Amino acid sequence: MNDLLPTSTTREAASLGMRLLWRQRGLLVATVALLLLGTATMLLIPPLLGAIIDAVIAGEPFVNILWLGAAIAAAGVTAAALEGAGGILLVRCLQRALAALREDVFEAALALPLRRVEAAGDADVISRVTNDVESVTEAISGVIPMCARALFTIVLTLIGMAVLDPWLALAALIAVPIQVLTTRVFLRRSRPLYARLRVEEAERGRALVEAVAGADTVRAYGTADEHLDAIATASEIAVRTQREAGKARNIFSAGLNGAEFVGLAAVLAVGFIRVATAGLSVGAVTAGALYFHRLFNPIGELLGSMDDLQRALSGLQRLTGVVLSTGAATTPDTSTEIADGAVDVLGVRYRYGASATRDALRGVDLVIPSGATVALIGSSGSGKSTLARLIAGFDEPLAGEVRIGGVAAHLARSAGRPAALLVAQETHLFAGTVAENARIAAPAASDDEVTAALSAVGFNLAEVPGGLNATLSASVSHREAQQLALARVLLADPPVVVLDEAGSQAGADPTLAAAMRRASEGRTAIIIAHHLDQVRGADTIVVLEDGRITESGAPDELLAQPEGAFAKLWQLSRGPLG
Ligand SMILES: Nc1ncnc2c1ncn2[C@@H]1O[C@H](COP(=O)(O)OP(=O)(O)OP(=O)(O)O)[C@@H](O)[C@H]1O
Repeated sequence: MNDLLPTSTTREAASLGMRLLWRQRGLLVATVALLLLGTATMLLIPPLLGAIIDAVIAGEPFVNILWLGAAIAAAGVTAAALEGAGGILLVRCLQRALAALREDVFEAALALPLRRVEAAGDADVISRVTNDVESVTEAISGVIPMCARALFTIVLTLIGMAVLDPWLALAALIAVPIQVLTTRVFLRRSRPLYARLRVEEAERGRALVEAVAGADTVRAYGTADEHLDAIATASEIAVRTQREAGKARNIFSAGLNGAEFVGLAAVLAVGFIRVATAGLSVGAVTAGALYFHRLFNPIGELLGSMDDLQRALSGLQRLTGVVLSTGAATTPDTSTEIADGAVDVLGVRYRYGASATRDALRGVDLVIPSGATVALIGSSGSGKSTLARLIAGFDEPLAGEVRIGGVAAHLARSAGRPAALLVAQETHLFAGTVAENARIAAPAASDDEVTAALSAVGFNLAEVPGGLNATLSASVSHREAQQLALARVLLADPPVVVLDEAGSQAGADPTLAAAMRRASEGRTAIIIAHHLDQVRGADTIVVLEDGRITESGAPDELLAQPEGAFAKLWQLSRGPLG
């Protein structure tokens, strides 16, 4: 089981929602005013209908009835126009809040420390920024406007009934305890059900993503059945919870129907008594009954949408969880411009996720002067990539510090961009053209600058049909991908570059070896070397073993110590190092 990202409390989620709405308070006030006016105008209709009934009973002239009819039509048209305008403003207001929410969540998801993402699993993060954003979006654009209208209608209708005859309003209130009880029972049952459902759906997603991502391994080891079983079990658990939630919804609807029946019966019975004993007109009682009838829909809609609101709330809680885990919503931007590319690694300890049993780095100290080239060597699993990722600012160490130009590596900036760029063995290329992929590093770079950077790393544009505007295909070679990554370094021009296995083929590929040297020129370079050819030009060689530095110094110094690890390697072979 992974360490899923946290889910916030209802209060934290509500406060995030309020903060988003507060940003458009002006629009919100205008919206509420229009909706209230519209609802109030619509409520003129039942008393006007009652007045027609009384006029007919009293035998008033036909023209009076016509006037009342015209007033009803005018009230209907005005109310529809006001409510329509209010509805449009409300959707605009909510859409803006939603856009801000989406931005906050995506920003927070991208800012999550890598360790946290790895511990939670990709599927958890993906399900939050897709499913949860979706469910909150649905609620915000559909349910909330409906709820707002329903709420206004209920409150104003009850006021209207009380003005007509307080006893009628009191009779209507008999439905309230039944509705409150039904809703409370439903909320108590459904809230944990929906929260559980989200977690179970994330688990199902994780099982699926794991099987698909590892399809080759699954096929090679014939473990498809085990994976299918795991997915089936996760699905079954989620479906069982969905069924439980459906049952809770049905009981809820039955309770609401019962409340409506009891309420209408009470209004009619009290109306009958009031006409007989208190001289209330038949028209007034009709208006009262129509008011109550008007409550059916909004109350049903409001309580019925509790279901969607619940789902949206648990989605919002999971989204707030993402925002709170990075602190993106509250922490001010503390990134700092640096003066030089000196790298200081001081007493660094690092571990992958809470479930890891040992540290990947166990107290590493390394001082690299600005502009120097350091080659990291060591056997597989010794911690080279981990150290490289910390220097590139992907994550913070568990203990100790990694500084660039005196600033914590994850906050260090040069010309507004991260101070250190990492070129990993696998380069991620986005769907798009050669130029678009190169410009990720420097969006404002001209075609000439992009062409110059590509040619400096040996990327031969002349051989690519379409040149800069050629669309990258899935079959782009490893060498071309590496060259694009190195060209990005030249375009971004960071003071520090970390080449993690970027040249694993460089020993056999002089073009890539030259491209790596070109990308390291004029900046501090940390190179994870897999071939002795790559360490020859380094100022310092650092040997890592089991998460610690066991040896470091200039190549000649280390070669002068025949018992040292580096000297032995040098004597033994000039083949792969680790
Ligand atoms: N994503 C991860 N999750 C958990 N443990 C990890 C992860 N990445 C690396 N490790 C562990 O951290 C330790 C250091 O790994 P690291 O990749 O830094 O070593 P390396 O020297 O770069 O190895 P290689 O040359 O094989 O890439 C190893 O024990 C490895 O198993």
